[in-house]
Amino acid sequence: MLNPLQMSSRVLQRASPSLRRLAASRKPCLSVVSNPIRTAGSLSQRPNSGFVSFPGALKSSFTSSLKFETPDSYTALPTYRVVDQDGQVVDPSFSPDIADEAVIKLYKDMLFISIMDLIMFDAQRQGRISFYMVSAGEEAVSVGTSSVLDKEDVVFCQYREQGIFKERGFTTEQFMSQLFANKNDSGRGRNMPIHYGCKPLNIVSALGSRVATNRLTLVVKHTVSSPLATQLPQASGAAYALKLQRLQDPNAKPRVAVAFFGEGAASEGDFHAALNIAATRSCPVVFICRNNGYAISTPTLDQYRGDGIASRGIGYGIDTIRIDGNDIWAVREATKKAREMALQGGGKPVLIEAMTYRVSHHSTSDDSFAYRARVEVEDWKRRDNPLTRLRKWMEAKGCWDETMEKETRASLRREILKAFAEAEREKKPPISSMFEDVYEELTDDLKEQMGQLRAMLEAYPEEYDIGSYDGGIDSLEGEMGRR
Ligand SMILES: Cc1ncc(C[n+]2csc(CCOP(=O)(O)OP(=O)(O)O)c2C)c(N)n1
Ligand SMILES: [K+]
Repeated sequence: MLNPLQMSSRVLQRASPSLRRLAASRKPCLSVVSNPIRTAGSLSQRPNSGFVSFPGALKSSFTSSLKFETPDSYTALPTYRVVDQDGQVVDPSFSPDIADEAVIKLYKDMLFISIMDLIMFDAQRQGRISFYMVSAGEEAVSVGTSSVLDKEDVVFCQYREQGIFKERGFTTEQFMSQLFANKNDSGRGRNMPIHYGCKPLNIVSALGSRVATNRLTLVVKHTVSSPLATQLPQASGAAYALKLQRLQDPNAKPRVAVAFFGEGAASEGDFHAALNIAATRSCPVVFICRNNGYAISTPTLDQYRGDGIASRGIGYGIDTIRIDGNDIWAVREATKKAREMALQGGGKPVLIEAMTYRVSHHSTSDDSFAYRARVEVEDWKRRDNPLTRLRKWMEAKGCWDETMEKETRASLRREILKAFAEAEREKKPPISSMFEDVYEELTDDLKEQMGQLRAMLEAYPEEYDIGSYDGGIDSLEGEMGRR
């Protein structure tokens, strides 16, 4: 199957002239057609009609009152929830759309992530991995959204969405191989820990695959990427490709792109570019903001002054909802609906702002008590937690109890520690792999560098743990390595 970015260019190359014209046309113009002034072929103002017909403000009416709008004129958007902090259902129309076993699976996925996070955070402290980021307190957003998406929807993550990988079937071994950068890591050990990617699970990775031009082979790896918000225009572009694919082939499976980001990332220019292009081109993309209160040390009060991120969606003409991100049922209901809306008609973007709290430090490189009080964190932990909420709901329903909780925790811990030990023992990728995936054939420069590397490793073997790399020094063997 072609990935969305490949599709967009291929579809456009092969498209008929009419499809190309359609793809290039701006969807909002379709609605403008129904504007009587516009259809009359004039953009000028109709005298005394009371309605503005400037091309940039088609829905506005004239007023003679000189009044600036202030954000305080509007009440904040409400926060949708289904279940409260105590696991009590507050939406009387709600009934679960899945059986108890499926709910338990969701809970186990959330539990898995939270236990893996604790273990790996400690592993970093012990010097066994270089870096880690936990998603404590935000497990419902990732697991909940993932559980109602189609497995072929293309997901673009930020870096705190390990729950999506888990829910889609990323294995414990895959998590550990990436974290330990061993030879089984699909990213070939080139990324910092937690920069996962998985093409078979449609969580964006290797989007460009191999593009050979003369001697240059570009392997575009799209794993989670640290530069904030870069995933957002990519998601809009992928959604546009999915839209074009369906225009060309009405039998193509309806799919959306889904992009995750934090409220801090929403201060990046890429966020605005992504929302605007998605709105103007009517791209079927669901933007999901995890608003967890902090962008490293920057609290939301210093990050923005408007009504969160949701108000910006409205500003871009995007259907938007704010939800309680600690309530997995609200997350599921909103995401299901958002996906449906994104696929209606020719497609359109939808924005979800999921309110939550970053319980832990930003990463292992951070000490959050330098900028927030311990008591604030303790208070949050006591007051609200997505795992506790779902657990209370399940206990009230009679499908979960203390014994199951203990047994599940113990067995998940065993599973993670076993994979941990195996991944830690596993060899690192061959040293030669650092020269690969850019050129189809090694250039003279690279051959020379490979030879220099080999000479250095032979001269100072005790300085490098050569035995820990797959194939040892011999992976630099042969003509190339000896030059
Ligand atoms: C373009 C860019 N600027 C700054 C950073 C440094 N940085 C890494 S994470 C982060 C905070 C992002 O916060 P948010 O998007 O709210 O996500 P969260 O970490 O809270 O999940 C910053 C500023 C970066 N990685 N990329
Ligand atoms: K944040």
